[in-house]
Amino acid sequence: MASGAATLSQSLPSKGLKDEHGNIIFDKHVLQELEHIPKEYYWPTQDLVATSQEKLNEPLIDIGVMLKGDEAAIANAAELVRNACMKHGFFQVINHGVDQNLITKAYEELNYILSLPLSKKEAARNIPGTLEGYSGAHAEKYSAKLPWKETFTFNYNHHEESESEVVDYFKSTLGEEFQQTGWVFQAYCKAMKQLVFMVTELLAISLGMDRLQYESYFADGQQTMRLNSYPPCKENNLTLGNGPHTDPTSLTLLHQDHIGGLEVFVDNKWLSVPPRPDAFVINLGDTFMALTNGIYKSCMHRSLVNKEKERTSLVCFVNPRKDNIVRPPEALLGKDAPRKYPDFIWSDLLDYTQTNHRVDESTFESFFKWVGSSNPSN
Ligand SMILES: C=C1C[C@]23C[C@H]1CC[C@H]2[C@]1(C)CCC[C@@](C)(C(=O)O)[C@H]1[C@@H]3C(=O)O
Ligand SMILES: O=C(O)CCC(=O)C(=O)O
Ligand SMILES: [Fe+2]
Repeated sequence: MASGAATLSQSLPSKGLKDEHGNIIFDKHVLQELEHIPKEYYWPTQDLVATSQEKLNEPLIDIGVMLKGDEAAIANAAELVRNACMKHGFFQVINHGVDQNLITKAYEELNYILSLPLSKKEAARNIPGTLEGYSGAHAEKYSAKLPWKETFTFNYNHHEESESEVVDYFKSTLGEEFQQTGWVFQAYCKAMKQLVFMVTELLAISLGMDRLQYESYFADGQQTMRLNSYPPCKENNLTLGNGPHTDPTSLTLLHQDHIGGLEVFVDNKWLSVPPRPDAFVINLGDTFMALTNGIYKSCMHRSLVNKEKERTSLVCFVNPRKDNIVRPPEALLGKDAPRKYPDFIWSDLLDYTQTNHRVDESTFESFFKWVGSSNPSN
């Protein structure tokens, strides 16, 4: 019998890959040593289309101009944002005001949480139908095209009372000893909220609207904060950290580490987004596209997996209040601009992604077909 952990795990198909009930488990210490990965992690050829070797030419916006009252600089930034959002819904912001030490601490806590023993992480396992908690490759809800990642997800409400919401979540799901971790992410989410208001103000200006239009829309909204870890994979050409998709949410504020792997689909090509430690990626989601009556695009993106190195990212998904209606402001409508999407309630789309349709590159389209079919009167 050949020796070696990797060979041994392959010869005992379930060792370290499935639990005693035959359920798939994402044990990165086993998976990252495998010469050949389980078929459940394979993605279709069309999703694995080779990268173009080109970089996305997205604008790098000095969002700090929003605090200086320099209207000429704001107008210039708004024009850059408008052009990018009309084309692919993706830009990056610098001078964002988020303390770099806080970002560093957030990565330290991400690595601490996602390096815990599997049994500890499983204690906070995600309940299918919800977003919160720990997930290894979403094996709790999918059985094929499993993303090569593990995640830890929690919520942060924008209303003022949520001063310890994140801390309470970490203590209740992982234990009292995770209070410090909770405070780091409580502070991080608070910092994200300030960035959200700067970005939404610039987006409103870029659309020629009242500059507080979207800020008030998200003022009582909610963030879904996700910690992503993408372990290395020896067959990284067969799997993906995230398959091609648009986020069904409104805005995504993402910080990626130095490894790289995020790609955006533009002009029929996958273009890479080289990491910038001093910047936050901002990508629009389906809901924000609807809020602009389709003027701005929801960003199609995917995440490649590295052959040798683990990659991590801190992702903040911004949403309106769950019962809020998604309807573009009147200022964007007119006889020359008929409604592109019917009104919907944000939680209806969210629930659709968690119960009826796995998020992919056509979530929004299938959502409206589903709404239409389930409400023939429409
Ligand atoms: C509303 C959401 C669904 C997902 C988390 C948030 C916003 C992004 C979505 C997701 C990350 C897009 C890629 C596929 C997905 C299934 C995942 O890999 O996590 C999506 C999330 C989800 O449906 O759980
Ligand atoms: O981490 C990344 O590369 C992107 C993450 C992402 O697209 C998501 O979680 O929706
Ligand atoms: Fe995404």
